[in-house]
Amino acid sequence: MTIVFDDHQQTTSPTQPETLRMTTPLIAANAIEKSYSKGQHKVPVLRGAGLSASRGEFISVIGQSGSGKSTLLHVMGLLDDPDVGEVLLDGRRIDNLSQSARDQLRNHVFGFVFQFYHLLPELSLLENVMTPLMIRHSFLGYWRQRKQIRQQAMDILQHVGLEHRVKHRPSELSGGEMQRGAIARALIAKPEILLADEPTGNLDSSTGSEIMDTLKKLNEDNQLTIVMVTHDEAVAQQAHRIVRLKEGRIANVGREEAA
Ligand SMILES: Nc1ncnc2c1ncn2[C@@H]1O[C@H](COP(=O)(O)OP(=O)(O)OP(=O)(O)O)[C@@H](O)[C@H]1O
Repeated sequence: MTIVFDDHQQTTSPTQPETLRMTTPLIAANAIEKSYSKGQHKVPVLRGAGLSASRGEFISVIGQSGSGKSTLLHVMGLLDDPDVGEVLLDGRRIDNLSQSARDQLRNHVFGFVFQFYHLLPELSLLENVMTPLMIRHSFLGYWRQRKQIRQQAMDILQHVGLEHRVKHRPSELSGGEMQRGAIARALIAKPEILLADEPTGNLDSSTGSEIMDTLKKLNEDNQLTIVMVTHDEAVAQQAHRIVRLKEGRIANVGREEAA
């Protein structure tokens, strides 16, 4: 088995903040292999891919359709199990923990943003953003803390520039507003790592730029670690570092190589 480590000393770019260089990765997926069954055949999707991010780093993962980008992101966020390989959080292995421990990590450490927002249509934007904490607390716990949770949701919505839309339902929002709402919902549980799967994939380029501005602001202001999958070179270029995936393997890493 070839272990493909994503070596920070070799892959840092001039645009990467000095503080990020040569630090232990906050999150790392090492030597990941993953296959899916197709009838009687096993189709390999990831063939020893490795990916890591330091605290406060913003990395993008780019590659052709079917190269395994989403699968790698899902493995990293404990949404999917690798067949082979390991996922480390702050240097400690997390993919082999119990189901409940992984559920806890998934809910507390990771925030997820997807291409198609997945906001609940019958709830207002504010209620959508409050939902993760409503689910996390018991009914009584939520009832006791509802004012605090509401204020937290309002603060985050203000941070992503949606304070004027809090009472709107998703159908009354633009695509960019829905995605910023989905980002706010991912952030209310105060994740350390935001995993974004094609966050601009459903948006026109100018709205996509707004979403990238929002993500970059969160990364810069809050030191939020972001791993973003995209198929768009221009979007990928805005991260500190680009990881290129080809047929389930890391093809190359580094900002300059995607130009
Ligand atoms: N749950 C699944 N069951 C079976 N096959 C799957 C599953 N998830 C992904 N695949 C297959 O694995 C391959 C890689 O999928 P993945 O979504 O990771 O690629 P991707 O690079 O993100 O592609 P895209 O850019 O099109 O989203 C694809 O051929 C896909 O059909």
